[in-house]
Formats: sequence, C-alpha cells, structure tokens
Amino acid sequence: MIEAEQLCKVYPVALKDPGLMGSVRHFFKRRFRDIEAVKGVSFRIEPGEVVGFLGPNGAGKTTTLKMLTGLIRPSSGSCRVAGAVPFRREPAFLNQISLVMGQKQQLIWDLPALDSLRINGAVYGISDRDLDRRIGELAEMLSLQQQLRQPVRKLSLGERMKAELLAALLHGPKVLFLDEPTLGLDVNAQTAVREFLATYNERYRATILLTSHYMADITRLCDRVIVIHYGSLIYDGELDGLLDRFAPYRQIQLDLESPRSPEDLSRYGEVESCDGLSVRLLVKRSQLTETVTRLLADLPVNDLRVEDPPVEEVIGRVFSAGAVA
Ligand SMILES: Nc1ncnc2c1ncn2[C@@H]1O[C@H](COP(=O)(O)OP(=O)(O)OP(=O)(O)O)[C@@H](O)[C@H]1O
Repeated sequence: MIEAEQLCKVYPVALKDPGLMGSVRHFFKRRFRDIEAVKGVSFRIEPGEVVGFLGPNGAGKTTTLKMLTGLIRPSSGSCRVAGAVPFRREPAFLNQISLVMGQKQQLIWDLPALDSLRINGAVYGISDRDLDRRIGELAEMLSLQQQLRQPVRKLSLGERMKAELLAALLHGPKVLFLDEPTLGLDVNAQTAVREFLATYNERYRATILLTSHYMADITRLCDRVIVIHYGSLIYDGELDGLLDRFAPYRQIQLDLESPRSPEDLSRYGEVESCDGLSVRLLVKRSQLTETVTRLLADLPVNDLRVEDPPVEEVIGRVFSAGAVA
C-alpha cells in the first residue's frame, strides 16, 4: 500500500546575515545552503498495517509524510501509495488518502463542524444520504454527536481533534497519514483518539502511518515501527524487537529493612538511585537471575520488583545510538 524507494529530500535554504547590510547583500548576492532532510529512505507497508514512524525532532518524519501525500516532490528516489505516484495528485489517489496534522486544522473556526463536513462532502462528491450515514457512524465512534453543531472555536482541544479526524475520514480513505494526532491533548483525550484509531483500523482495515512523541500511542497501536534519525532509516521492524535490542538492562526496585550505601550496592549493578531504604538498580538482562539471588541472600530485603525501563527511555537510547537494524 505504501512503498518508498531511496526517498530523498533536499531543501535549499537561503543564508542571510542579520541587519540591513545583510539584507542588502542578500538582495544582490544570494547564498544558499542545502539541508538534506531525508536521505535515501526505503520501506514497504502492507494493506491494513499500522506502523509507527519515530524519530527525534528534525529527523525528517513530516518531510517524508509530505512526500508520501504528494505535498512536496522528492529530490530523488520514488514512492507509490495505493498504486499511485503521490506528487501527481490525481483525484483517484486523493480519494484514497488522508493526512491529519496535529498542529494544523482544516475545519473552519467560526462555523459549526457540521458545516465544514458538508463542504468536505461536496468536495469529495459524496451524496447527502451517504454523507449523513458516514457522519453519524463516525460521530458515534468518536462520541461527538452533540458537539458537531457548535462553532469549532467553542470546542475543547480534544473535541476539535476528534472533529478533525471525522473530517479526514469522511471519504473513507484507505491510507491514513497521522502526524502527531494526540499532540497537546490531555490524557483522556489522548486515550479516546488512540482507541478510536484502533477501532477504525480494525473495522475498515485502513493502512495507518503514524508519528507521535507519545509512546503510549505507539505501544497501543503499532506492532511495527520505523525509526529515522538525521534523515536516514535506522530501524524497521517489530516494536518488541527494538525494545529487546535497545533495552539490555532491567530495573530492580528494592525496599530494604536497613540502609546500605551506594558504594555497597554498586557490586550488584549500576545504582540509579538510593535514598537509604529505597534503591533502584540497573542490571544486565543476562545477569538478572543471579543478581536477584545474591541480593536476597546478602541483604535484608523487604520487597523486590523487576521492571523494564520506560519505552521513552529505550527509544531515546535508539536515537542516540543511531544504529542500523
Ligand atoms: N520547508 C523547509 N525548508 C527548509 N528546511 C526544512 C523545511 N521543512 C523542514 N526542514 C528541515 O528539514 C529537517 C527535517 O524536518 P521535519 O519537519 O521533516 O522533521 P520531523 O522529524 O518531522 O521533526 P519534528 O518531530 O520536530 O516535527 C529539519 O532540519 C528541518 O529544519
């Protein structure tokens, strides 16, 4: 459904010195610098897959999404989405895709969302009957029936994002590109959007490529993740595989009956924190059983818990390692 082959994007950026003299010089002699935002990225996504697209700020995620949706042309390489070349922006292609950007909105601020939805319906040539049915179906899935009659500016951020999703899905796209769909939402609204996307994918088998800085979105929705860093692909595979590979440590949380010094504890593993009775140790996965046995034998342990480090931390480690899968 989505194929990218050695996709590259170079942005020429004008260089201008500050101040009036800088502007004058720039007027007569323009200088440019090339920014390689995406450098030879290749991947393939099958119909119905939900794939997380991860990378630190400036990695090239939005640029890649813009190329896949035909908003910008690749500098080199090629891509196909739903069998079409995105940059040609043919109606048959546009009818099959949707792009939702968390920080951009398409609904008209002063009108009720329902009016914007009717405009979208007309743009996509959806009959009134089909449009009403589709709005009803999606509004029910999003629990948004009441709010559609209010001006968009009066909706909460979460309600607005739900209405944006409704607008983006009116024409029943087969491929959905989501750029930070839960950005800035509170925890409840994030969960609602996430659950809606999971149900939508299950019900309609839509293919979804999703970027998000919230790991809960990724762990709930995506089995597979693609990670890019400085414009290059550094991992494409199962989320679990990524965690196994980049989380070789496990965390042991200890409650002790009598305090021990960090120096004492360092022979069991890396001491992450130690405030007397409560201790957090990092231990290599391969040495976990042996270390737990030693801790229980040597120390007055009241309670012991073994935990995986948070996914955010693991992904952070992947970014800084910049390793290729
Ligand atoms: N229109 C543009 N002109 C020049 N440079 C650009 C343009 N758009 C993006 N860039 C640069 O390309 C690089 C990749 O940007 P992009 O927005 O694709 O990253 P991103 O992974 O989506 O980041 P974020 O997570 O912060 O949204 C950045 O260095 C950015 O400054």
